Amino acid sequence: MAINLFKTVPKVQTSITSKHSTSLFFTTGSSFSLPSYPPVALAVCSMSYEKELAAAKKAASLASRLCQKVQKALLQSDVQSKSDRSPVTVADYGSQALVSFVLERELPSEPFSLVAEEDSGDLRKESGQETLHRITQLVNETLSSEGSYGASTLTAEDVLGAIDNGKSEGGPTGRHWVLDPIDGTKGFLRGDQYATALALLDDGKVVLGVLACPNLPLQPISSNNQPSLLGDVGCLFFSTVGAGTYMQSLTGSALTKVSVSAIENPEEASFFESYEAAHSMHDLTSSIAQKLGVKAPPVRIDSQAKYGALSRGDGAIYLRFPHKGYREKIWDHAAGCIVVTEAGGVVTDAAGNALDFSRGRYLDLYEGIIVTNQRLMPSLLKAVQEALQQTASSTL
Ligand SMILES: Nc1ncnc2c1ncn2[C@@H]1O[C@H](COP(=O)(O)O)[C@@H](OP(=O)(O)O)[C@H]1O
Ligand SMILES: [Mg+2]
Ligand SMILES: [Mg+2]
Ligand SMILES: [Mg+2]
Repeated sequence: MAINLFKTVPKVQTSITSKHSTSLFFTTGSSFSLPSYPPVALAVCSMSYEKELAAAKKAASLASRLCQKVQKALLQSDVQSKSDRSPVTVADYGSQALVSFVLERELPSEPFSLVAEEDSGDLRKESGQETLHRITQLVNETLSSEGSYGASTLTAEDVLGAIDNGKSEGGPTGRHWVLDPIDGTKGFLRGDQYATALALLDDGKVVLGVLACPNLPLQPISSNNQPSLLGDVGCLFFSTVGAGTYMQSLTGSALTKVSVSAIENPEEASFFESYEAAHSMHDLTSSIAQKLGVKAPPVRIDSQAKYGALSRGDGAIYLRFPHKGYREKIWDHAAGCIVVTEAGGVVTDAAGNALDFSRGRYLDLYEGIIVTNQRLMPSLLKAVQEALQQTASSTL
């Protein structure tokens, strides 16, 4: 039996297409301690990306504030269906517009290139005008609640422009921001996990990542947890290359350096995977886990919150095996990848190759994505290859 993690907000209706989503609350105040992780006084940032990290944290935090507001009051009219039939909400669009606006404002001396999931096509149509109006309102309300942009009021045209900044193709040279304004839109609509995921590529390598996970408990999650005992939610993970991974609450308190699980015995390990069987083959991952000797049931949650949870040692493995024909996008993994690797983990495809974020908007990889610590990776790779061979021979 799989563990399907806890509702953190009331269920919302999803039967009719509509829009809206996420945000982190990043206010100051409430203090609490996190005894499960070693506290540190200050995050050590790679000097060269300090400004970019501050801007990214601010952008993701504001985006999360918008998303939280929307998730709490989700209306049916707030969700639309994209041409690939995946859902998109006013919060996906609003989050993308906000992050784009904040990064440009905070880093005025840098060339701005953004590779992001959403585009403004549907919002420019007659049928999108009401939604566009709602997004513009949400973005302006969120900016004014933050207070540092004075009387900045964006027009609907500004919002469209900010969203369309995300059309960059990325690639192997120069700096490119990579954004998933709401990763796990289906989880967002269900009232479950979602994340705002922002990364920076520098000459094709991920050098910075921020993951805002408004519904992720601050306490560790695992197959054994009782959701009712998990307490406060809202985590912000961030990493810069060579400087480790840190987590703080979305209220800005309790900064801690995190590291992946040190488990070496697969019998003690638990693994994460997508809640949605359409996004990853649960039967294949179950066969991999069995071959490896994992005893615990899978922990199924949406979004890159899985990478965040893994980076602080909740569970030891993340397995993702999309169905044939699906191509992964860079914004679904860039931030999560650096958050886990800077916490001491390893992220590869099913052949053990590192993920290559330098080839544009898509990730080309072999079969699937596997994530674990350095000790477990060799036996995990062996189990993955055995399970894949078995599947291939059974379909001959
Ligand atoms: N058929 C498919 N196979 C694999 N991933 C898919 C998919 N359809 C959508 N996705 C991706 O899975 C992401 C969510 O991952 P997870 O299952 O870990 O929550 C989605 O991100 P968005 O919600 O940003 O669109 C989307 O990019
Ligand atoms: Mg999507
Ligand atoms: Mg996504
Ligand atoms: Mg998304």
